[in-house]
Amino acid sequence: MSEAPRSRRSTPWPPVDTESPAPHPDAPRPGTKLAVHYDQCFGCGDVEGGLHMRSTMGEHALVHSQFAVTEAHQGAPGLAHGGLLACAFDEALGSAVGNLLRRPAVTGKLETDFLRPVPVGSTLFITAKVDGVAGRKLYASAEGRLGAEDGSVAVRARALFVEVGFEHFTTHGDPDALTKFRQTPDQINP
Ligand SMILES: CCCCC/C=C\C/C=C\C/C=C\C/C=C\CCCC(=O)SCCNC(=O)CCNC(=O)[C@H](O)C(C)(C)COP(=O)(O)OP(=O)(O)OC[C@H]1O[C@@H](n2cnc3c(N)ncnc32)[C@H](O)[C@@H]1OP(=O)(O)O
Repeated sequence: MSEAPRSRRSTPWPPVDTESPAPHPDAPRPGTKLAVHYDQCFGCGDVEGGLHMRSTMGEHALVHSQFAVTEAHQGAPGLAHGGLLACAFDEALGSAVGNLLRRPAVTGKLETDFLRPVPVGSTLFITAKVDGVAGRKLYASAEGRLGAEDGSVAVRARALFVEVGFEHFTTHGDPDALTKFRQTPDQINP
């Protein structure tokens, strides 16, 4: 297979002027295995058919996540579903934003470039970083490599997260959201 294009993007990133993301003083140290943020999360929780992703804080404010693609994640025969790949990147990007900045945020916009097929049985090694901050707008990007940290780039993604108050989750989701976040072992306390 020929090399995937380095980039298919034409718009600048971040799309607005931003400040450099200053990691929170309590951001996990490099090498820390990151906590599940909610045990019913489809991305990282212990959910049947979920993605069961695990993430680790790396050097240089990078967050490393792995997504092991199983038969439960197929779109075409033998290949990962693109929507689930997008989900994996939402999780990896959200983990970078949440853990580095420790600011509660939701995904406002998520873009994905699918550059190579991702087969069942493969593991996608995703590296995510926060690119810039503009008030409540938090910009992050990631790339996913096949089979190893230095494998071929199969997927790239970038996202805008918007900072919200914790009442976002209780008002729009579950009134007991804060209790449920806290009940998740090791999660960062809201
Ligand atoms: C889940 C996290 C729990 C928190 C725990 C905290 C720490 C835990 C640590 C780690 C966490 C680890 C992992 C997390 C992993 C995964 C996370 C999954 C995340 C999700 O799965 S999350 C679900 C999907 N997500 C939604 O369910 C959002 C629905 N949505 C809304 O709730 C509103 O839409 C909202 C709040 C986004 C904005 O609403 P709003 O009224 O507050 O603010 P407003 O509209 O003014 O936007 C403010 C500025 O963002 C610009 N802006 C907004 N959207 C834009 C877009 N699409 N494109 C371009 N710009 C956009 C505006 O243009 C404006 O820009 P400006 O200020 O310059 O005018």
